Amino acid sequence: MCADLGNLERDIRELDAAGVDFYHIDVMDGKFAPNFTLGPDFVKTVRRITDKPLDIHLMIEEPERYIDLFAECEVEMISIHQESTPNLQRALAQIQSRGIKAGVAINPATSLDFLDYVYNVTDYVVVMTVNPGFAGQKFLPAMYKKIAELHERISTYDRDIEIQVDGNIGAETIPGCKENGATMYVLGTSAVFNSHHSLEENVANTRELFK
Ligand SMILES: O=C(CO)[C@@H](O)[C@H](O)COP(=O)(O)O
Repeated sequence: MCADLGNLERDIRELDAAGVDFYHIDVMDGKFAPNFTLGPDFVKTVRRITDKPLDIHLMIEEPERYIDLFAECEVEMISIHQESTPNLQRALAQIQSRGIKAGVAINPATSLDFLDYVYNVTDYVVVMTVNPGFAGQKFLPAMYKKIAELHERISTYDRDIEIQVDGNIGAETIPGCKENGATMYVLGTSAVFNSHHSLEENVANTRELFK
């Protein structure tokens, strides 16, 4: 959502060359999240441009109705919000049944306890470190403790579950997220999409934080 949508192919080609690991695509319906963003046709456009893994973040109500629609876009990852469906276990299993990694996203106010019975159908947990909806928000410091607690809880499982952090992830917040166990970082305006440096320079500078 933070790319220059009027120069999408240019941005993607520059990010590919800069060596990003995946593209996180924010889908919002104006109901679950107070904003509207990108849909399947946008995802197909990105798919046509890059071979990098596509990570679709469904910030929408009733996501189970749309999993197959996005699965048809040849994506590698789909996350849905715990808060968005009463059928979370079935929806995550539906994603995995398509051969796609299933992510469960939780808003800042949501307790980790809601995940207790779905780790067996979860490949990654998206810890929202801001409230869904808009770029440019401030990281909620209480999320560091949530990341650490999640890391401790999933470490008891006999399968790999990634911890993805999403929201104001940049030089000021990456060290704390890394220290507490995050393994995937969604980079928006805080780290990559800003006018201070080129996309390539911003990616390179962010990589330095992980060395
Ligand atoms: O989806 C969201 C917010 O809804 C996040 O992807 C980020 O908030 C965008 O990046 P930043 O501007 O926060 O760095």
